Amino acid sequence: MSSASKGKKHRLIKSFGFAFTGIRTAILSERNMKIHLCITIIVIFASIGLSISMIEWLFVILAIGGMLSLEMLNSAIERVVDLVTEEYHPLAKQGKDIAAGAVLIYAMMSVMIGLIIFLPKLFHLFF
Ligand SMILES: Nc1ncnc2c1ncn2[C@@H]1O[C@H](COP(=O)(O)OP(=O)(O)OP(=O)(O)O)[C@@H](O)[C@H]1O
Repeated sequence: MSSASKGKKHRLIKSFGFAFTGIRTAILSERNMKIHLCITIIVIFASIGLSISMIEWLFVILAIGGMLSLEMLNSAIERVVDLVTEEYHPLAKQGKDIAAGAVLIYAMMSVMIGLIIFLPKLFHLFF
């Protein structure tokens, strides 16, 4: 292997390392991430327990993955805004509020997906 491609591989491994550090930091420092992870575990167990279909799994995976990723992006935006200014600034407020709004939209979509998939199954189970 040439030293150029060795260097590229090393950089790639380092980037993965940074990404995993980011995930770890978000989980350890963000309360919302801990809540999302708890919900994720419950949803995965419910999905297995209720034997959801392949297509339903795809939607569940999209909802979970999208939610966790978006929550992390929101946290990243909050940190960058705090880095730029600790003073009150209307643009800082807009930046944080818009990012929070994006999370809220995806969370509502995820809840809708969850209701569509799980409600009929739970109804069948109990009635
Ligand atoms: N520098 C600032 N200038 C103006 N408004 C700000 C600023 N920092 C925060 N805010 C406002 O205060 C709200 C709360 O900010 P904060 O940084 O505590 O985020 P949060 O939404 O509470 O985050 P968390 O997810 O950590 O609970 C923001 O959504 C924004 O409306």
